[in-house]
Amino acid sequence: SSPSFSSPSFSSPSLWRLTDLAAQRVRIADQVAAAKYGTPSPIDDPAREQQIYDSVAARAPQLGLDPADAVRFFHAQIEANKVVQRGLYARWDAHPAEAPTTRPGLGQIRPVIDGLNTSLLTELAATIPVRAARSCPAHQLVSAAFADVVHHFDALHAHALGEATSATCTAG
Ligand SMILES: C=C(O[C@@H]1C=C(C(=O)O)C=C[C@H]1O)C(=O)O
Repeated sequence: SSPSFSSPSFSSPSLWRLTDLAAQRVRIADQVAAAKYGTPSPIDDPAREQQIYDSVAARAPQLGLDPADAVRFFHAQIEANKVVQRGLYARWDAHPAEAPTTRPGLGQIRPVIDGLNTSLLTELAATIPVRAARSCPAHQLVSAAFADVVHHFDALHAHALGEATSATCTAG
């Protein structure tokens, strides 16, 4: 189960939910990698990615979001997910004993990702002002560092979360 805090006083309250959701999305890449490893399913699925971008762009205006801004954010989420998948493949190739012994179905995982995408989109809309603020990069760094601790992230997942949150701030 995934830890979740609504408003830690020692992190930026307004970017915390968004960052925690991005961390949950980074974390689920472990299951995606386990579903694909040793199968013909490639890490990159451009058709599935395009579906996500189209859905995000279509839903953005009614949330008051610029479609291009929303798509840019989701591009970072998807690249981060693939960073984890590639990192785990390399780890499992080098250390087969660490490879997963059960293979979850992608069909069970993708609906969870869809749910995270919807929550991320909602939170993206809720954070428009803070994401445009000059203080955003500092707040985002603090929130991501906190999420690394909360989620017990190793270097691979922390790096991926850094990539996922690199598109949060819209100023500058
Ligand atoms: C997560 C998956 O792997 C990749 C990453 C995706 C994502 O982060 O949403 C989507 C498609 C794939 O390129 C998947 O295939 O579902």
